[in-house]
Amino acid sequence: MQKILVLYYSHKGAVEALARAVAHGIDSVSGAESVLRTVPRVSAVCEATEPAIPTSGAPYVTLQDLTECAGLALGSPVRFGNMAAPMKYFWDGTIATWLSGELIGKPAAVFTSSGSMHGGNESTLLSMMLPLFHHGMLLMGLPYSEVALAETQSGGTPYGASHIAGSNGSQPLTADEIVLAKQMGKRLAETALQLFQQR
Ligand SMILES: Cc1cc2nc3c(=O)[nH]c(=O)nc-3n(C[C@H](O)[C@H](O)[C@H](O)COP(=O)(O)O)c2cc1C
Repeated sequence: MQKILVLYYSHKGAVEALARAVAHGIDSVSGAESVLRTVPRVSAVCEATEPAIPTSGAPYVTLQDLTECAGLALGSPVRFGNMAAPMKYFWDGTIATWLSGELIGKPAAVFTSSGSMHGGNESTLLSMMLPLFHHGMLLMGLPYSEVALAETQSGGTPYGASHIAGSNGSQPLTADEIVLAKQMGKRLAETALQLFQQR
């Protein structure tokens, strides 16, 4: 069974909902299993710490999770058109993984949620790709053969799955957003299995 890491940060739950849809798509592929992980919040107050194990939701990611995965789906909310600081902070601490080249040649895909339609979905998706390129990962998007990509009235982009949560962040995922997130997970898992067999 090949593990596909679904690593996300979510403060209000929108990105977590998207992560679960991506995981659904991964788990629909025989031979692949999703592994959901998150990152702790960061604080400007150095003394403030989170418990080692989160009180709810997915466990915190470790560098071992990166070593063990055959592919990666990475999700973050839009924060001023960019990925959220806790996710950036995590990647800034992956120098040992980079030095050992453990992610080279593994496939990856990205997903996000924003408050507004044109509030930075695509720039955030692109920002999340940058550290993954440095790690040598093979970035995958969503092709327009996915009909929901042309029909969606909310989230979903060729750069990765996305969601528009609305100004108060409470809009549920639309049917098209769910389809695209699941398909992204499925395509990622299928590609990871094919690449793994060729090694
Ligand atoms: C500090 C901060 C910055 C944000 N920046 C943007 C932004 O640039 N564009 C946007 O559309 N939404 C922005 N939002 C809204 C969130 O991206 C949106 O509510 C998202 O769905 C939250 O995901 P979550 O529910 O997983 O935490 C921002 C929210 C916060 C708290």
